[in-house]
Amino acid sequence: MALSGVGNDRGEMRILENLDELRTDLADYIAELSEVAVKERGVFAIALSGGSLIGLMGKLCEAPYNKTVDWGKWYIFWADERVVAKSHSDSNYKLAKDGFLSKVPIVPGHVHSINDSVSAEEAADEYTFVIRQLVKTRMVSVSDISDCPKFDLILLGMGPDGHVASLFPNHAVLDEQDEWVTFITDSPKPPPERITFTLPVINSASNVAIVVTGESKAEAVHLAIDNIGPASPSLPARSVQPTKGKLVWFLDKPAASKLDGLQFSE
Ligand SMILES: O=C(O)[C@H](O)[C@@H](O)[C@H](O)[C@H](O)COP(=O)(O)O
Repeated sequence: MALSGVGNDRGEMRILENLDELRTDLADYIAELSEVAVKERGVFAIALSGGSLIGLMGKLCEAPYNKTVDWGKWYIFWADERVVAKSHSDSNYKLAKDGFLSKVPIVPGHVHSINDSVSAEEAADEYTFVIRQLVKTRMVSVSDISDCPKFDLILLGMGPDGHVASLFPNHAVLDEQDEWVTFITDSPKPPPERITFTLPVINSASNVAIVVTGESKAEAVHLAIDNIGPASPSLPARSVQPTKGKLVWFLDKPAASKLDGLQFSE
């Protein structure tokens, strides 16, 4: 059963009893957004991250979703990617392909992964170009308040340090306002070279979900969601504030355990 926390302007919180319920709720949420986007726009543009997120999306590969979702209309992107070969165990593409994309009938030409044979800087530039072409044909929508792409859904995980995508605390990429996709070569979480959507792109999405599980992230969840004083450290996840879109947090109970004023009602 889903539990609800005290709402604030940090988005909707869905706190699930256990990982199995979280997986089901997440699959329902993604399937519903896909249905709405396909009805409204004829396509569904979704950006994935790496980490535990892909495993938590696993129910989408099972009944009923594997049959009911309109997979042919999905366009897949990565909110961040490690600059390694696609066959490397660190590749977010490989993680998603092995754990998800190979198990559902997504059109191979709709899967937009990075060029893994160039530098991080070139990979970010090329990825921007790819997205720009798809914005032109409106496979990816465009924000009406910035010139940014408006993805139907951006899925993010969060690290114990509060990073999302490859936007790490105190890193200059957090201030990037002009680029859609940028690169880093000094990621504190290995591997060091990555490309990442910038905050303006994340915050232009129609929907952003941050999926966080486990007690090791409870403090970061508290700092990212609760109304903390000005002296508290600012976390990248706290800067995820869709301008017109909707932010939803998917949390298990251990990850939610340090939230202020949480009232569990079953
Ligand atoms: O490529 C990456 O490293 C990710 O995209 C990263 O942002 C990830 O989502 C978080 O680190 C959470 O990862 P976990 O859920 O595995 O802790």
